[in-house]
Amino acid sequence: MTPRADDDPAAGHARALLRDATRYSGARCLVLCLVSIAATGAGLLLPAALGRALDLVLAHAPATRWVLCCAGLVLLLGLLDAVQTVLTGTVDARTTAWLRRRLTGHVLGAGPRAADRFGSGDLVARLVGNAAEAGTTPAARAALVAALAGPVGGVVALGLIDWWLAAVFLAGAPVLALLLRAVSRDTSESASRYQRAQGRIAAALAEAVEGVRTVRAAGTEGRETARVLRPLPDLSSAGHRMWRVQGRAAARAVAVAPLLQLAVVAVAGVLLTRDRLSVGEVLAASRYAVLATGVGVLVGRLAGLARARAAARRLGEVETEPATAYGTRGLPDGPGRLELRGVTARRGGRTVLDGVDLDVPGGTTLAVVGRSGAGKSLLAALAGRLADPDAGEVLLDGVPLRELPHEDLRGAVGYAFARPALLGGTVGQAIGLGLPSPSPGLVREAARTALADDFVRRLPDGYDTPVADAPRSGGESQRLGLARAFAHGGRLLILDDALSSLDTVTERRITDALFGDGPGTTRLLVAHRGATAACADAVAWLDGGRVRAVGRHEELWRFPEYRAVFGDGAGLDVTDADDGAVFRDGADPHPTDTDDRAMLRDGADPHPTDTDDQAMLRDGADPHPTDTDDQAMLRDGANPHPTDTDSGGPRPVRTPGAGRAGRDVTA
Ligand SMILES: Nc1ncnc2c1ncn2[C@@H]1O[C@H](COP(=O)(O)OP(=O)(O)OP(=O)(O)O)[C@@H](O)[C@H]1O
Repeated sequence: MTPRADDDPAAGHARALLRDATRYSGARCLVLCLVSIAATGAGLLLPAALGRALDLVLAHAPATRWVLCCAGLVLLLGLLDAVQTVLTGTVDARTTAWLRRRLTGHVLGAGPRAADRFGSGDLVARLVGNAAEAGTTPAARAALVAALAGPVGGVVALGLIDWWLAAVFLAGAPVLALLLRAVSRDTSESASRYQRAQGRIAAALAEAVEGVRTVRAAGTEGRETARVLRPLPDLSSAGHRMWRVQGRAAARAVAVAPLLQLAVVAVAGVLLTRDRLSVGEVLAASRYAVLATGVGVLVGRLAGLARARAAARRLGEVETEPATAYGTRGLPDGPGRLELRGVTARRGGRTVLDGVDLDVPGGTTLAVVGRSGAGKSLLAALAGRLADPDAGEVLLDGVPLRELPHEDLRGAVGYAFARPALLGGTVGQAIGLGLPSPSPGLVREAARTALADDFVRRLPDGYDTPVADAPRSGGESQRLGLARAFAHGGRLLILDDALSSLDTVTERRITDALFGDGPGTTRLLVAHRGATAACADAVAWLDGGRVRAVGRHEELWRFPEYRAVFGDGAGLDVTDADDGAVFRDGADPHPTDTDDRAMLRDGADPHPTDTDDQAMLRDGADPHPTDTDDQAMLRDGANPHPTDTDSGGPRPVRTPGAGRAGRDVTA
C-alpha cells in the first residue's frame, strides 16, 4: 500500500516539488489547460452541430451555415491539437529543467551525504530519467482536466438531449470509475518498482565504469556485466506488470464502453420511435456516448500521471536529505585557529570519531596520522565543514563553523584531496575553481608552487587545454588539486592525503614551499608518511576513534605502536625526544612496557642506548646513517643532514623549512 504523505516524508517532498514545479510553469500550464478545455469544448460542440446539420439536410432546409460550422469546428480542433502538442512539449521541458536545477543544487548543497546514501549512479538516474518523467506532471494534469471534461461534457450533453440517455450511461459509470482507480493504483506500484530497478542498474553501472581497470585486471567483465544487469528480471517483471495493468484496463474498457454506447444508442432509438428525438439527435447521442466513455484516453493519461508521481517520489527521497544550512555570523579577522571540541561522528552505524578535542593555533601545521580507517579523512572533512559532526563543535577563530555564512566559510577554508576532481572547462579554470575572478598570474603561480606548471605548459594549449583533453597521471592530478588549494588561499588549508601520489622528491619540494610560506595559513594535513608528519608542528595520532596523543613526530616516534602506524621501515628515528607528546584519556601508546611508562613520567628517554638502536633497526630505521643510507633516505624524501648538528647521530630527520619548533598544537 502506498504510504500517506504524512507518514512518508519522501511523498511530502514530492508533492511540494510538484507544486513548486507547476507554479514555475504556471502561466503555460494555465494556457495549456484552457487550450485543452477549448479542444474538448469544440469536440463536444461538433456532434451537436453535425446532428443539427443532418436534421436540416433531412428536412431539405438550408444547412450551409451548420455544415460550415462543422468544418470550422474540425479546423479549430486541428489547430488546438497542434497548440496543445507544442505547449505540452515546452511545459514538460521547462518543468524538467527546473526539477533538474533544483535537485542538482540540492544534491550538491547536501554535500557528500547524498552521494553516500544513494550512490552516484542512482543519483544520476534520478536527476536525469526520473526528473524527465516527473517533469511531465504539470502538463499531464492540465491535459487530465480536459480529458475528464470530455466524458463529463458527454454525459451533460446526453442529459441535455434527453435525461434518459444520461441515466442509462450513469448506471454503468461506476464500473468505469473502479476501472480507472485500479489503473492508477497498480500503475503507481509497478512504476515505482520499475524505477527502483532502473536506479539499481544505474548505480551498479557507475561503480563498474569507475572501477573498469580493476574489472579488466581481474578478468571479471562477464561477471560484472551480470552484476550490473542483475535487476533486469525485476525491471522486466515490473514493466510487464505495468503494461498488463494498462492492457487489462484497456480490454475491460473496450468491453464496458461499447456496451454503454450500445445501451445509449438503443434508448435513443426507442426515443426516436416515440418522436422524442430527431435523427440528428440520435447521431449526436451516439457521438456523445463515445465521448462519455472515452476511458481509453483517461487510462493513458492516468498511467502517465502514475509514472510521473512515482518518479517525483524518487526525487522527493533525494530532498529528504537536508541541504546544509549556513549561518549569518561573519568570520572575524584572525590567524586561523582551528578547534575541535568533543567532536563525535558516526558512520555506517559505528562511532568513528568519539569526543575528539583538538586545538590548532593559527599559522601552525597539524598532521593527522593513524591507521587506515582511523577516521583521518572524516576528521579532515569535519574540520572544513564538508560534513557536520553528530555531536560537538568545530570552530575557526572562535566561531562555530555552522554559524558561518557559506561565502565566509568557503573563502576561509581550502582543500586538496588524494584524488581531486578537476572541474571546469580548462585546466586553468580547474585550478581557479571557486575563486571569484582568478587571474592567469595567480593560477600560474599556484601551479608553480604545486610543481604543476611544467607539465601544464607541455599540454597542447597549456592552461587553456580542456580538462578532458589533458591526460594526467595520479601524481599530476594531485599537483593540479594542490595548485587549486594554493590558488584558493584562505586561512585554513586542509590537505587530505593530497601528497600520497607524489614521488618523494616532489613531495619534499612541495612541502618545503607549503610550510615555508610563513605564518598566515593554518594547515591540517592527513599524513601517511613519516616524512610528511615530521614536517608538521605537531601530530595528532588517531586511534580507536580518539586522539591518542598529540606531539611532535619525533616525540611520538619512540612508541612502537606509533611507528607501526607508518609500517615497518618507515622513516625516522628518535632518541632525544623530550616527551612533549600529550597523551589523551590516560592512554599510553606503549602500555606493555612498564619501564617506558616510568621513564615517560620522569621525562627520560626509554631507549637511549644501543638497545634503542636495535629496536630502531627492528623498526626499519638506521640509527647511524651512512652515505649509502643517505641515498636511501633521499629516496624516501627525508633529509639525512637537515642541520649540521643533526648530522652526527640518530636524530630526528626533519624536512627543512618545516615544523616550526616551539609552536604548540595541543589537544
Ligand atoms: N559514508 C560512510 N558510510 C559508512 N562508513 C563510513 C563512511 N565514511 C567513512 N566510513 C568509515 O569510517 C571509517 C573512517 O574512514 P576514513 O576515510 O576517515 O578513514 P581514514 O583514517 O582516512 O582511512 P585511510 O587512511 O585508509 O584513508 C572507516 O572505517 C570507513 O569505513
